[in-house]
Amino acid sequence: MALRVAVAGASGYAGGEILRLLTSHPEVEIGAVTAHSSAGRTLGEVQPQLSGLADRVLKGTSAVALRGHDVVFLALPHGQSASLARELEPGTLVVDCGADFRLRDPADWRRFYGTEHAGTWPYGLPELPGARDELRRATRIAVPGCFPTAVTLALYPAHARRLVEPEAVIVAASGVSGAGRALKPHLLGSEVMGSMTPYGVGGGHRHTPELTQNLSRVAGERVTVSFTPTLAPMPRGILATCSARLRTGTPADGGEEEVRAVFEAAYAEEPFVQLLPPGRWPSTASVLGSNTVQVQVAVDPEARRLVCVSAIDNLTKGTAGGAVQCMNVALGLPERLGLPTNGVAP
Ligand SMILES: NC(=O)C1=CN([C@@H]2O[C@H](COP(=O)(O)OP(=O)(O)OC[C@H]3O[C@@H](n4cnc5c(N)ncnc54)[C@H](OP(=O)(O)O)[C@@H]3O)[C@@H](O)[C@H]2O)C=CC1
Ligand SMILES: CC(=O)N[C@@H](CCC(=O)OP(=O)(O)O)C(=O)O
Repeated sequence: MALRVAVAGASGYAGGEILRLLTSHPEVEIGAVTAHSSAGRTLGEVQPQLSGLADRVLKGTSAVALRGHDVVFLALPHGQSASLARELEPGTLVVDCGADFRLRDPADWRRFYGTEHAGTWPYGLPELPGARDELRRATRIAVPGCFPTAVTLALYPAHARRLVEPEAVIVAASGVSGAGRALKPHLLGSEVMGSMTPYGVGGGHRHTPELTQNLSRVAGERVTVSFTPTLAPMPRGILATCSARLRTGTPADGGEEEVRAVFEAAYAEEPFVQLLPPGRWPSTASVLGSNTVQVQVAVDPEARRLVCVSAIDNLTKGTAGGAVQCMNVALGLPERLGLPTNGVAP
C-alpha cells in the first residue's frame, strides 16, 4: 500500500521541489498540501511546473490538516515547525526542512535565531558516519541547511581523519532561491542580476554554528569555521570552496593522492556523492535538479592548505532531495527512490 504523504509549505520553493520529487516516487501517494497566504488557491496557480497536481487545492497549514498521514514534510519558515510538530502523531515520520531542530546547543540557537530552543532531532545528512543507523530508527528528522549540506560533504572526510587542522575557511555562492519565495527587496532581479555580493560576513550567518557542529562532531575536537556566503545571480545552486591547513605528519602531508584515497574511501558507496576525477571541477550547472553532490579536492603545497570544492542544487540535495532521501532511509526503502542523480543541461 502506498505511503500517504503530506507537504506543509507546498506553495514555497522547498515544498514545490518536494512535490516534484514525490510525484516520481513509486511508493508515495500525495495527501494534504498546505500553505499560509496561498491557502485556497490551487497548486496549478502557485506551482505551475507541477502539472500533474495542478487541480490540488492548498489547505491552511494546521495539525488537523496534516494528521492521518504516514509522512509529513514541513517546509515552513524557521520557528513555525516546533509547535506544529508537537501536535502530530508520534508514529508519523516528520521531516522538517527548517532549522528548528538542527542545533544541539541551545545557546547557539538563541544567539543565531533569537528565540527559545525547541529541541534537537536526528540530523538528516545520511552520508555522515553513523547517521543512517540513527535515521533508520527516527520518526523525527531535521534536514540540514543548504550551505551545511554542501560544505559538510566537501570537508568532512578530511576533518574525520584529522588530515587538517581543526579550522576551515569557506566561501560559498548560492542562487537566490536559497532565500525562499517571499518578497525581499535585496533579491529583486534588478538587484541581483549581473552582480555578486557577500552577506553574513564575519561569523554572522546562522549556518556557522551548524557547520561547526557537523565538523566538530566528526573530528572529535572543536573545529572553528570562517564562513562567508555570497549571493550569485542564478536561480538555483551552491558552489562551496572550502580550505583548511594541512596537519603535519598525517597522510595529507604525502600529497594529493593520499588525500584523494581518504575521500574515495569515504564516498565509494555513496549513491549521491560524485568525487570527480583529478582535473575536473564541480559546477552548479552539472547538478541542476539532481540529488548529486559533486566534490573535488586539491592540495596547495605552497600555502599548505587542502582545498575542497562542492556543488549542489540547493533545492534538491540542499533541501527537498535530502528530505526525501531521509524519508527513504527512515522507512527502510531503497535510498535512491524518487531521486534523480542526473542533472539538467544545458
Ligand atoms: N530555499 C532553500 O534553498 C532552502 C530552504 N530551506 C528551509 O525550508 C523552509 C522553506 O523554505 P522555502 O521554501 O525556501 O521558503 P518559501 O518562502 O519559498 O516558502 C515558505 C512556505 O511557508 C509558508 N508560510 C509562510 N509563512 C508561514 C507561517 N507564518 N506559518 C505557516 N506557513 C507559512 C508559505 O506559504 P504561503 O506562500 O502560502 O504564504 C510557503 O508555503 C525554510 O525553513 C527554509 O529555511 C532549507 C534548505 C534550503
Ligand atoms: C541565498 C540565501 O539567502 N540562502 C539562505 C540559506 C537557505 C537555507 O538553506 O537555509 P535555512 O534552511 O537554514 O534557511 C540564507 O543564507 O539565509
